[in-house]
Formats: sequence, C-alpha cells, structure tokens
Amino acid sequence: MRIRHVALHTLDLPLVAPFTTSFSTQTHRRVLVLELHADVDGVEVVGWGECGALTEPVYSEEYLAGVIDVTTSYLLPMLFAAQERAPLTAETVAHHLERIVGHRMAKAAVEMAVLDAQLRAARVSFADHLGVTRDRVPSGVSVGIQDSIPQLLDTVQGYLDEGYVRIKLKIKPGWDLDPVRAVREAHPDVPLQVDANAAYTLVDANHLAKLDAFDLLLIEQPLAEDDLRQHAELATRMRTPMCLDESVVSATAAADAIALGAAQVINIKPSRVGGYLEARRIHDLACAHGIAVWCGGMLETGIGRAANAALAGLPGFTLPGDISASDRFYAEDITEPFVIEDGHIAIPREPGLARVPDPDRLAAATASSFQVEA
Ligand SMILES: O=C(O)CCC(=O)N[C@@H](C(=O)O)c1ccccc1
Repeated sequence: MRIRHVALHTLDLPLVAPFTTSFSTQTHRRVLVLELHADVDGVEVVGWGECGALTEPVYSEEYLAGVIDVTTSYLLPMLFAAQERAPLTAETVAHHLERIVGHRMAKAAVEMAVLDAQLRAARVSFADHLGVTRDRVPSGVSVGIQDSIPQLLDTVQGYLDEGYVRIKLKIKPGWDLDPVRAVREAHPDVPLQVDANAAYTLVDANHLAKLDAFDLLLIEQPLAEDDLRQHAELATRMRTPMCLDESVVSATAAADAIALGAAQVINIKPSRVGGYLEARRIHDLACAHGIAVWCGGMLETGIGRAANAALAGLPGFTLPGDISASDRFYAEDITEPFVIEDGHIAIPREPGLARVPDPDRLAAATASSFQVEA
C-alpha cells in the first residue's frame, strides 16, 4: 500500500443525554476521524479510522489535541518515510511507530485506517479476516450516573425495554451500593455489572465487598490504572470477579494483570491497547489463560462500532460488550446506524473493518478538518 494523503476530521456530535461517569459529564463527543487515501496495487482505496481519545485527558493521558499533534508531527510522517523503503501493510504499522512511546489511541486510529484500506482493497470483511463465524453479538449498555435512583430505574427500564441483555452501571463513592441494590431489587435476574473508572482505593475494600450481595458479573477498574498489585489484593477481598479496563494498555499489561491475579475478566478496547491487531492478541492471550473478555466502548460512531462488533464475534468474547445501538449516544450516527435486534447487534460483512460514513452527515458533524499529504 502507498498512502497518498490523510484527512483528519474533528467531529462534534451532541449526545442524546448527558453521560456521567466518576470522572466527567459529557454532553458532546468530539472525536477524531481519519480518512486515509491510498493506492493498493494500482487501486485507489479509502480507509477510515476513529480515535477513542476524549477532548480532555481524564480517562487516560491522551486527549484530542495531543492525538492530532502526535499524528501529524510524528505518526504519519514516519509511515510516509517507511513506505518509501518497503510496501506498507497494517501488520507493519506498529513496528514503524514503535519509536514513539505510548500514544496508543493515536496509533490505533492510524493502524485502523490502514487496516480498513487494506481489507477494503482485498474485498475482505474484518469479521472474515478474523475468522469470526458468528453473525451477531449480544448488546450490553452502559448507564451513566443519574440524578436520582428513581431516574436510574426509569433509565434502566427503558434500556431493558429496548432489548439490551446486560446492564453496566457507572459507580463512584457516594453512588454505589444504593443504586446497585435498587436495580438488582427491581430486576433480580438481569446480567448486571459496575464500572468505577478508578474512583476508589484499597481503603474502600470493605465497602466495595458489600457489592458481593448483588450477584454482579464483575466490578470494572475500581482502582487506579497503575494499581495492578492493589487490584490483586482487592480481588482477594471480594467474590465479585475483578475486571480491568484502563490498566490493560497492551498484551504485556494483560499478561502481568493475569499473572498477578488482578484480572479475572478483561475489557478489551482496541483504541486503548493500540489497535485491533493488539486487541486480537489480548483476546488470544486471555483465552489461553481462561480469562473472559468483552469489548468495551468509547462512544464510537458507526465507524468504530462496526469494527468493535466484528472483534466481539471472536470466541473468547463470552460476556456482552458495550456495543450498543447507535442511538444509545447519537440521535443520528454519521454512518448507517447500528440497531439492536432481539438484544443483539449484527456483525457487518461488507469489505473493510469500518462502516463508511455518509458524506453529508460527516460534513454536517465536522467542526474542523485538514489534510496531510504523503
Ligand atoms: O458504550 C459505549 O461506547 C460507552 C461505554 C462506556 O461506558 N465507556 C466508558 C468506559 O469507561 O468504559 C467511557 C468511555 C469514554 C468516556 C467515558 C467513559
């Protein structure tokens, strides 16, 4: 492949409702979309990538402006130089970029666009590329922190009415036992899990252990990203399976977490781990250790949502992921929307790994855009 040029589109998408976690309340999603124009064996092809980084560095250390800078100042120039030496493939992108430390979300978006272009040129779907045989995946939904417990119960009921098969509740100190108890009492049999986004410390261990009363699938990232040993200690203090999100930034980190007993379950987010190829490696590693994985979400548009749905079709994804319908977050997606059908999201089988954005919807959502020439 030879990259010709790449457009960087910063989209501003209003959310259908405020989304509150232990670290932020979002009413809009500003997201970077890459439009990569390449020549693959004489065929002009466009690959799409989407970056999971938030506007501010409050989920991880990456943030939108930083991603744009590192992508234009380092990542793309390095790929343009590499392709002068040898044909570029998605499988070699990480190698070409490894001199740059970290910046996994930025790297993931670039690799995603190259992989999409490569698969589109080969007329292969990402699902077929992965060897996925399933045609749909169960759809879980992430429920933000609400203003009151009655409002939470109404929100949860609404999602259950839409067919979601698993509920994830955001928690934080002061909003944990009571809301979880209320949802469990209202829905004794619903698959239920919680996500703290690193809001607690080991001092809270006895308090968090009270969540064991609610038969949760897992507790996600109760402690800080770099607290692997402390998550392992907390796991000995609770029956609820320990799940990591922010801590698992690579297959190496996943191996450390598993070896330390810090994770019985892993939330795989391709953006967080540096791309879909590393995500696949983490899936394979976890499977080899009997660790369940599920696919997390970063409020992706249909571009990333399509790729996540295919990834989640792999056999080790045994728990429902945060792969909701497009209208969970957006009144109008920039792509053909994903809809929930009988509690599931269909895995795309079109060539490529992204769902192609509608040009008019993309333009309408674009706050700023510029192009980088090879
Ligand atoms: O369904 C989705 O895409 C969102 C799932 C979700 O809750 N993501 C959380 C998370 O910490 O996992 C999140 C992502 C981005 C920003 C804030 C929170």
